[in-house]
Amino acid sequence: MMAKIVVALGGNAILSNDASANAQKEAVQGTVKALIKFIENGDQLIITHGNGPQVGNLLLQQQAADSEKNPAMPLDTCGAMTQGSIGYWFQNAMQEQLAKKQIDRSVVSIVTQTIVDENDQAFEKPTKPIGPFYKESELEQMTQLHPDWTLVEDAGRGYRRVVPSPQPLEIKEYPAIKQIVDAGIIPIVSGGGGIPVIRKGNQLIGTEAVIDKDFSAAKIAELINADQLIILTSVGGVFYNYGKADQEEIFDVTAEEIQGHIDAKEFAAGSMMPKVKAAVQFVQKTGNPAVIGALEDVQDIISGTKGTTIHQ
Ligand SMILES: Nc1ncnc2c1ncn2[C@@H]1O[C@H](COP(=O)(O)OP(=O)(O)O)[C@@H](O)[C@H]1O
Ligand SMILES: NC(=O)OP(=O)(O)O
Repeated sequence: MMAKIVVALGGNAILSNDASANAQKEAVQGTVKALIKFIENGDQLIITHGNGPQVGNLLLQQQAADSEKNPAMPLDTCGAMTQGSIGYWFQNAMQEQLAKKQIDRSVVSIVTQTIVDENDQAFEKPTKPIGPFYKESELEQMTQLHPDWTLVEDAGRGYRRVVPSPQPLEIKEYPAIKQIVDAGIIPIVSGGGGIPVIRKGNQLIGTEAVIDKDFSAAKIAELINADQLIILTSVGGVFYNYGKADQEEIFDVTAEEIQGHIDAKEFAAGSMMPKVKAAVQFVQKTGNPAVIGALEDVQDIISGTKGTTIHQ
C-alpha cells in the first residue's frame, strides 16, 4: 500500500557554510538523491522545507540595496521569494532524479500561505533564528547597526537574529494540495512554514514573521492524514541532556513520555523544541508515528534503524 509521508527539511540542511546558489543547489541535489528512495519504495511523498538561513540572508540583501527606486521587500515577501527559489531547486533536482530512475511522476512547488492569529503572543517575543550566525565579538557592532534586532545564541554555533514565529492555524492552499496529493503528484509545500498571513475579511494580509516549518509540516501531515511525518535535520536524533557529558540519544519514545520533557523545557527553543513539539502534535492528532533524524540517514530511517521515533 502506498504510504503518505511528509518529509520536512531544515533550511540549515540546504545552506551550511556556502550561501551561493550553486552550493545550495548541490545540497538540495544530495537531499533529493536520498528522498528518491521513498518514491522507489512506492510512497507518496510530500516535501516541505525550512528557509531560516535563506530568508534572513535575502532580507539583508534587500535592506542593503534599499532605495526609493528599488525598495527593500518586507519579510513576508522575502518568505515567498525563498519558497520560490528553494522550491525551484527541489523541483529541478527531483525531476532530474525521477528521469534518471525512469520514474514517471510529476513534481510541483506550491506558493503556500499560512494563516496566523494577529494576536499570537509570538509577535511580542521573537524566537525564530534567521540569516547568518554572528560571533560574540560581532554582537556590539550588529546591535549598533540594527538597534531593532533581537539576537540570541543558536544551536551552539553563534548568535542569530530572531523574528516572531506565530503558530500556523490554517494552510490556505490545502484544498489544492489535497487534490495534487490525490493525483499522485509530488508537491513541495509550505516552504519556510508558509508565508504568514492574517485574515481580514476576504483579504489575507502578509505579516512580518517566519513560521516554523516543523509546525506547518505537522499541520499538513495532519490534514492529509499522513502515515508518517519525518523531520530531517543536521543531527542523528533527539538527545536528552544535549551537549552535556551525559547526553543520551532517544531511539524510541511515546508522545506522552517526551511531552514530560517538553513541559520541563529540556529542549532548545528555536531548534529542537519545535521539532519535538510538532512531532508530538502529529502523533496525538493522527495516532501515526513521527521520526526526527539526520538527512544522511534517510535509508536507515526508512528501515527503522536510525532517528528518534515518537509514537502513541
Ligand atoms: N536535545 C537536542 N537533541 C538534538 N539536537 C539538538 C538538541 N537541542 C538542540 N539541538 C540542536 O538542534 C539542531 C537542529 O535544529 P535546527 O538547526 O533548527 O534545524 P533545521 O534547520 O534542520 O530545522 C541540531 O543541529 C542541534 O545542534
Ligand atoms: N522556516 C523555518 O522553520 O526554517 P528553518 O527550518 O530553516 O529554521
